[in-house]
Amino acid sequence: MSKIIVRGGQRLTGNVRVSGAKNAVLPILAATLLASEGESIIQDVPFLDDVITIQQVLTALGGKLTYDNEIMRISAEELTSYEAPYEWVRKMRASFLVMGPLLARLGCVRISLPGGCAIGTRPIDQHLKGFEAMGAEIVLGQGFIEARSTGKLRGAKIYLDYASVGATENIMMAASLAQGTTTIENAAKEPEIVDLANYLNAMGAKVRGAGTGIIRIEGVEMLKGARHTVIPDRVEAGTFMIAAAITGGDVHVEGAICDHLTPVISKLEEMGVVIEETDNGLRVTAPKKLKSVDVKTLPYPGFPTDMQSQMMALLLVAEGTSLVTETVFENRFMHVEEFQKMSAQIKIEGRTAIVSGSTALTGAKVTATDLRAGAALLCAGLMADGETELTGLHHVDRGYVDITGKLAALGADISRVDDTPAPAPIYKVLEGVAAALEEAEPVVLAAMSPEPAAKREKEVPRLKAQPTWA
Ligand SMILES: CC(=O)N[C@H]1[C@@H](OP(=O)(O)OP(=O)(O)OC[C@H]2O[C@@H](n3ccc(=O)[nH]c3=O)[C@H](O)[C@@H]2O)O[C@H](CO)[C@@H](O)[C@@H]1O
Ligand SMILES: C=C(OP(=O)(O)O)C(=O)O
Repeated sequence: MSKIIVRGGQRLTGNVRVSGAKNAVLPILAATLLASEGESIIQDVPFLDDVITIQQVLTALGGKLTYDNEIMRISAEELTSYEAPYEWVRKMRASFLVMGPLLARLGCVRISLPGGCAIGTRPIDQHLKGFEAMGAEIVLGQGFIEARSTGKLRGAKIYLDYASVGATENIMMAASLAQGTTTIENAAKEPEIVDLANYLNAMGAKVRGAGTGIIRIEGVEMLKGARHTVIPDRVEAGTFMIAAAITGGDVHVEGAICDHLTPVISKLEEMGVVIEETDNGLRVTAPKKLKSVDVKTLPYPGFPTDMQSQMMALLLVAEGTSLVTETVFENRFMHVEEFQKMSAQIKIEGRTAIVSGSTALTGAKVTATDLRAGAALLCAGLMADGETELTGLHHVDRGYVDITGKLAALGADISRVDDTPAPAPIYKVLEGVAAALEEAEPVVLAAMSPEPAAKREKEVPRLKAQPTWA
């Protein structure tokens, strides 16, 4: 089993470079499917397992890709399938973001239900509500969703019951090729939404208001590939800020954008951490003693749920008791049990964790229960007495580029032991699967349909380019 071993007690100092944002690059790569002409060149694409997964999805749909030196070139001129394969959608929830682009571009899509994951049930009702309002017919069955539209999608006024990041993105992408104007009310305001809107606009879309609660998208006839640089990952930046603070360190987080990190900066400052904006990032210096604070996760610009567990690690060593309330996901306290193995005293009452501070953390064998939990346990390990052994690295590899190497470069006593060799061989496996997919049988949309196959098949809009197997 692969593991990361960290021995606590080293003060972190130096410079760490933040990679491109996972949560920005995934929707942007999905959006490349909207371009019926030209190549997209996406820069600062982080080398993450999630990126490899979406790369496989795009390839299975007929996209032509190269990925080298953090630059991905994608041509989606000739799509060959309207089915997002189960093995990839199951692996990563964000694969579901290809639904909007495929529906808008091809008029039909078949995609497996992304399903719940450990942090919550994560329904997709708001995505589907948006597509239906735009005229799509949606059929659910046997773990799959099929959607189709007769002719183009139509612009609509869509009020989201919750400011869902994914639903806002999926609807924004679909609306870019719809007929007429779409208004998304109670839209998510995350920086990743703005980054996606910027890429769509570079492709020729007309998206206005991204970053506010009301987004207007005037549909256009067609979109072309475009060049775009992904924003730096605010969650990775925040994680290194916590790692610096927990060790009383002095770290420059290169690439971090202060505006994107306002709630994290504010809370750290309340605790006594000093944060200074620099020309190309921010500098974190921390005193030995920190004060407790209460934290409540909320949609942006509230405190991000993706920083909740890392913040909890820091609160464990602050003086006093802190309340951490999770309002975004209903099951995002699984790391509490792991922290308890490291001598933490935390009590959960409903959606609030009561965190006792001034903990003398002790090293232990712990498991990453989700991506951010893994990072949080590493942060705790940096301050723990003795050795902490973290497993469950498949979660961490989804969203952090070489976290072990980056922490080691800052002075942490940390190393990774891989059971199965890391990146290059994984590529080989994926290449094999991609080759197998190319050989795969064509999708029979009619199989899902309650109507006679012949009638249904006639209604399925034809792909612009015929599948290679046709
Ligand atoms: C790839 C990506 O960008 N992932 C991020 C995205 O996930 P994701 O886009 O899945 O998160 P959402 O904003 O959609 O989910 C937030 C809440 O809304 C609920 N909901 C969502 C959609 C829906 O149709 N119905 C519904 O009830 C979810 O169950 C959850 O409780 O935003 C989350 C919230 O900031 C982050 O934690 C994830 O890191
Ligand atoms: C929950 C997260 O990601 P995802 O939505 O991809 O599961 C995350 O990045 O912390």
